[in-house]
Amino acid sequence: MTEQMDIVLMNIGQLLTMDSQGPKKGKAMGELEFIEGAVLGIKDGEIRFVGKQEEKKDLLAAKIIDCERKLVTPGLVDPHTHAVFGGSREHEMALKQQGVPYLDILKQGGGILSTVEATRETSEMELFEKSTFYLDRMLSLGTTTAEIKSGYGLNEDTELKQLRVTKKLQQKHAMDVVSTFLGAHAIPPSHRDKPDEFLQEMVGMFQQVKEEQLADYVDIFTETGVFTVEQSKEYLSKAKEYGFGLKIHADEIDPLGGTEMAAELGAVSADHLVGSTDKGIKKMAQSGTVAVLLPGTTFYLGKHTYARARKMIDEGVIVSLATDFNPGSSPTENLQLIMTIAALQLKMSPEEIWNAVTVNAAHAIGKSEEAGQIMMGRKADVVIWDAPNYKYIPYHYGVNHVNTVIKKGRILYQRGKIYG
Ligand SMILES: N=CN[C@@H](CCC(=O)O)C(=O)O
Ligand SMILES: [Zn+2]
Repeated sequence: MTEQMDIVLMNIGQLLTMDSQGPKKGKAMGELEFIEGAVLGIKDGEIRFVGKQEEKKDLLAAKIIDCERKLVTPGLVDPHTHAVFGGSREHEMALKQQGVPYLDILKQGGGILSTVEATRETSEMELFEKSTFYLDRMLSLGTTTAEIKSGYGLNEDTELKQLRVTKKLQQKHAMDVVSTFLGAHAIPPSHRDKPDEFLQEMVGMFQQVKEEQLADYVDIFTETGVFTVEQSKEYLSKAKEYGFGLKIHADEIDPLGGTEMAAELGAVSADHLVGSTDKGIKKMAQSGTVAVLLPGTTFYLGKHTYARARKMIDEGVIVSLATDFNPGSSPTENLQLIMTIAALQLKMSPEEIWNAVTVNAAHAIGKSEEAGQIMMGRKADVVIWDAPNYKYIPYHYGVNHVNTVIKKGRILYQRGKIYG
């Protein structure tokens, strides 16, 4: 019997389905589910057929795309970004070149704090337009779901402004967006000697953030000169009481014990983890807290010690990857580039990398049921790549390999033509 679809992708070289029950860990992270010579049927924004070419010769569609044996995958999931911010920080490049450490720039009122100033001065409308531009770019690079954190307000007005921009993006942008409240991102100059008072103010926002459904997660930057493990524990415990999921910027620069804390609190994810101890890694494996690794940040901060992804995978931690897109420590929307850095610096295999940017990344932001897999009945978030196989993406670096992005069954991006 013939079946009518809206779009059929035929002649797919490799179709990564990422079929799995739950996130991947341990040995399973090195295994990838894919179909060679596949066909994919999309109707009403959903995946309606996944299978071998020869199984289904009778699919009819308004649009048939010949994939010419290219790679087709689920849309990428970016589980850690700071994509709503004012200004930019290109002036910090010279400081970086002089070797001024990231935390010193922050201590001198620069870094995060200079973006806070710019974000406070930028209107909600302007922030929305700026972030729309960044999300459009992410989409063109193959990302169809992303998390966005606040944290460049550090006062009630601007934190709410950022969160409202994110909510508007959730409503208006084609991309699926998950919102995280990161009011505890730095200590503002107004509270330099009163960090506890500042945290109390941020706790004071929990009720409103919850009621207006402005965020699903609460995050904190646990770091030397920012918030201690004790302060973070107290803050996150309160967030938990309000029903927020927990995320933590943990052990990015100094190994303070944020990894252990994340596991103990049952955080959904702990992010960065460059300085995680053996004990912390073991605890993460036991708790099921996802490690969101951000190797683009380590690269961009000019550091040579990266998160111990191999150890984490061997110990059974659920490992995922993100851009950490932000104006200071990782100004890139490009997850493809992160995949290359993960291969070269984290020594992750291509299979592990693909699991990390799809199924595991979706799990890190509570989207396991919706994103990161190509399965019957799922939303049709699909990328056609100008690549012969999945190993090619981390290998050929620094360019955009995306040919076509389909989001919820709609073609939203196609590689542009050059008229010569
Ligand atoms: N480390 C803390 N926060 C961000 C950086 C923010 C910034 O530098 O503006 C991060 O995840 O890397
Ligand atoms: Zn971050």
